[in-house]
Formats: sequence, structure tokens, C-alpha cells
Amino acid sequence: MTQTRTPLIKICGLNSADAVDAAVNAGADYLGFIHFPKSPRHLSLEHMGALAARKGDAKSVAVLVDPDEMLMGEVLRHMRPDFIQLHGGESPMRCLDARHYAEIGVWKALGVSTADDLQKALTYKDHVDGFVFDAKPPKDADRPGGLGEAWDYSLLKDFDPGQPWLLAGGLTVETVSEAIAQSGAPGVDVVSGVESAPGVKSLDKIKAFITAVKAL
Ligand SMILES: O=C(O)c1ccccc1NCC(=O)[C@H](O)[C@H](O)COP(=O)(O)O
Repeated sequence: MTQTRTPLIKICGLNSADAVDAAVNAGADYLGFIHFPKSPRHLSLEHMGALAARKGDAKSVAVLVDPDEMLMGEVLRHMRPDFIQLHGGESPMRCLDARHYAEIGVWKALGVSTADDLQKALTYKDHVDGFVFDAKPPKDADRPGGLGEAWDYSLLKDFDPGQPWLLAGGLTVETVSEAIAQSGAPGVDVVSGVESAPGVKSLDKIKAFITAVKAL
């Protein structure tokens, strides 16, 4: 896929009003809010709602891991997200159920380490509204994302998953340009690369990352 427009930008794991405002003011397209207790970026539903209300022109994304309908209902009620990102082991049918239940766009995050992993995306394409292609987490990881691990982004070159998608996994202001060139990504998603420590967002890194991508 040839890059013809400014890549879309999702700043994820936002957990303070200052960080949300920095992302919005710098021009992020998507703001990710994580509800997963083992994550250092975990937010209560009330906090997700309060932060998402600061989204301005950006779209809000609720990042959930294998949520049941009760949790999804609570997230919809508290946060009213524009999208739900399913970042666990959800099957294609489970994604479709979530889409019907939530009546908003559903993205599936998939860990990739081989070309075979990408073929899996094709089994989801009619059941979701978009993808996040991320590093495959190690088996003993305590969370399925936000690990800051880079991977072979060139696996995505010329791959068409049939839905819009974002590239994620170990991106930083230093690596994002080359990662987009290698993958042809139409958009990028970052957590660790805009933090000074796990769960501690750096306003300077958020601004620098967004500025670098917008300059491409
Ligand atoms: O970031 C987390 O802690 C997290 C926990 C559980 C599920 C998903 C999580 N992150 C979601 C993302 O979409 C991240 O942007 C993606 O995994 C890339 O993270 P990073 O490599 O740290 O930039």
C-alpha cells in the first residue's frame, strides 16, 4: 500500500487530563483508554468517562481484554466511546457479537510475529471495523499489549486486511518514520513510546511523536 496521506495517530493508555489535552492539542486522531486491571494504564470506568469527555475533535477508543457484555455495557454507559478495541483472545464471532451489542465500531488487536499470523486477520475482516497489528506478547506476559516491543513491521508490506488498520508495537519518535516506510501503515498506535516509565505519560514525548508523524 502506498502512503498517500498523513498517517492517522492513536495515543493510547492515556491516564491524566494533562496527557489527554496534550494529545488533543497536538492533533491526535484517536485517544485510547485502557480498562484492564493488570495494566499500569488501567482506569476505572468513571475515570475513563471523565478523560474521554476531553476528546475534542479526536475519537475515543475503549481498550478492553475479553470483556463480557456486562462490562461492555458499563463501559458504554460511563464513557460513550467512539470505538471499542478488543485486545484479548476474542474470536471473530465474539467480535461480531460485540459489534451488534455495542452498536459502535469494533477493532480487533492481533499480535503478529509471522506471515501466518496475518492470515488470521482475514478470518476477522467481515466481523470488525478495523485492526491494530501489534507485537505478539510473550506467553508469560501479564498483559497482551503496551509492552514496548518492536517487531518485523515489513511483514505488513502489501498486506490488505480488508479493513482500516493501525500499526502498533514498540513505536517511538525515533522509529515511527521507518516503521511506516517498512509496513505501509495508514496509521500508528503508541503507548510505551510516549511514556517516561510504564503508565507515566510524557507530555513532551506525546507532542514530539505526533509532530514527527504529521511531518511525514
Ligand atoms: O498498554 C497496555 O497496558 C495494554 C494492556 C492491555 C491491553 C492493551 C494494552 N495496550 C493497547 C495498545 O493498543 C498499545 O498501543 C499497543 O499494544 C502498543 O503498545 P506499545 O508497544 O507499548 O507502544
